[in-house]
Amino acid sequence: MSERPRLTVLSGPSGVGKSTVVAHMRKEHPEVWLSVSATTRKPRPGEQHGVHYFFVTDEEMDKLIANGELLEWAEFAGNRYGTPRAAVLERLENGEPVLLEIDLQGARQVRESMSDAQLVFLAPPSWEELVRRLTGRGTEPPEVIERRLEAARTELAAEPEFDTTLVNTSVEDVARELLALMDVV
Ligand SMILES: Nc1nc2c(ncn2[C@@H]2O[C@H](COP(=O)(O)OP(=O)(O)O)[C@@H](O)[C@H]2O)c(=O)[nH]1
Ligand SMILES: Nc1ncnc2c1ncn2[C@@H]1O[C@H](COP(=O)(O)OP(=O)(O)O)[C@@H](O)[C@H]1O
Repeated sequence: MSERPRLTVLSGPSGVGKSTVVAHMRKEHPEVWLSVSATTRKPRPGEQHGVHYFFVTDEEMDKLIANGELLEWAEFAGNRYGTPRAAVLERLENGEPVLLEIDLQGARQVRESMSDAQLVFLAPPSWEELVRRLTGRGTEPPEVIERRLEAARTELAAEPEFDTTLVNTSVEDVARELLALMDVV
């Protein structure tokens, strides 16, 4: 491991497999610290407060933003999401490998505020496969899927802004590549 791990940002369109890859990676390497974001989105079945997200009200999100408590934040498909700043900085100070799973707008903000962060883009093998995964997950109604696919077109076009692209064909392969990029293995 290098002496000071860099902050790593993983972005990519909704449904590409970010959560799946990260969960796979952390099963074997729990030392990779994943930031838990605050969101105004409602929990999906099985999602736990403080584990998957901190589920907050609009008013609570307003306060987090006003008090400067977020490292970055963005509105995505009708909900707001943000990264609590203090926990990230603390983990980096401790020398732990830190991962953020955030959208394109958030990745751009991190690039501005933390110039040594590495930005990783997770791409689908094809547009058709992305649609299949997002639809197949079965967690969103059709109009929300539409909105996310619209955002996906913008996100895919921004791929050249990232330091590295990983194509999510095999979860195992991508997890291994991400660990290597983070100097964990
Ligand atoms: N900017 C920003 N984006 C976030 C944050 N947390 C999650 N996101 C992104 O918000 C988008 C929607 O997340 P979510 O509703 O969980 O849907 P999913 O990624 O399709 O499972 C995804 O692109 C996430 O990476 C955050 O703290 N900041
Ligand atoms: N490499 C892969 N091959 C096939 N299906 C995958 C792959 N990675 C993820 N998936 C599936 O795609 C869907 C979306 O994955 P998810 O991790 O929820 O995406 P994201 O977090 O990027 O929104 C899930 O049903 C997941 O099981």
